[in-house]
Amino acid sequence: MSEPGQESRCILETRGLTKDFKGFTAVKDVNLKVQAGTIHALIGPNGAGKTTFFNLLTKFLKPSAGSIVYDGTDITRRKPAAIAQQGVIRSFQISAVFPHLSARDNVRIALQRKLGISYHFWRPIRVLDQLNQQAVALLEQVGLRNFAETPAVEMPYGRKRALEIATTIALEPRLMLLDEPTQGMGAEDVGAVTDLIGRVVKGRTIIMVEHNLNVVSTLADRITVLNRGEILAEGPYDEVSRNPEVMEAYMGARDVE
Ligand SMILES: Nc1ncnc2c1ncn2[C@@H]1O[C@H](COP(=O)(O)OP(=O)(O)OP(=O)(O)O)[C@@H](O)[C@H]1O
Repeated sequence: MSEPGQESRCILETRGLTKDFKGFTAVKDVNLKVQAGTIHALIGPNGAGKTTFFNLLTKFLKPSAGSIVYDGTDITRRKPAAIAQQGVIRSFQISAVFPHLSARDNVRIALQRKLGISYHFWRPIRVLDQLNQQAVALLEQVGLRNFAETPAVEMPYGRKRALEIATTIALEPRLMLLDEPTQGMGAEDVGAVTDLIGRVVKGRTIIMVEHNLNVVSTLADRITVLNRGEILAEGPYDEVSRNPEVMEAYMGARDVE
């Protein structure tokens, strides 16, 4: 959550963002502003357009109309790799974790990627030592100190998610896009991952798609509700959750928790 007195600066803005799929409009004229240092959640019933909107932000999809402005620059026509280089990092669903490498090696690779030294294997050993120390410190931050040597594939599901958070943070994102961080989890993992996100992302800017409304109410500073590709409501959780139009849109939606 944002700290009191933190600057209120728009880091990401979409203007009239629209995506048509062969005549079907999945995202329609979306004007969204995300303030730096806040957690902004995107919610909405099935098929509301949340994933499509996310894919537009990360450039997996090209918009049919509209623009995306990141940190004052129009990035609408930039390639996904260029966006990542500017610090827009997506986590979850498209996992950045290598299953057969240990947790520590996974984090180390992310740190190396950040430093841009992936191919500089001739670097002195002390650089690698330094990376190892940083990797262990990051693992500690996400509660995985005891899993440092465990291959990702052998880790329980909730721990794997924690590792994904560590590899994302290793890239020092300026804007983190979290794609359903608690999807497929049991209640105890949901609580742990929610706590973890709240702790480690403090002060960072997050846009999060999340179905679990408890998670959203705990973490998000601001919520945008999408319905049929359009913004239906926006505001803090208490306000949005009492909005009759939002309640109506959610009625009968089977996956609302
Ligand atoms: N590649 C595509 N071609 C055609 N239609 C698509 C495509 N991708 C998404 N859609 C449609 O666009 C609409 C929005 O889908 P999207 O996956 O963005 O919604 P969502 O809010 O993420 O839904 P969910 O909560 O179920 O994941 C849906 O009706 C979907 O069928």
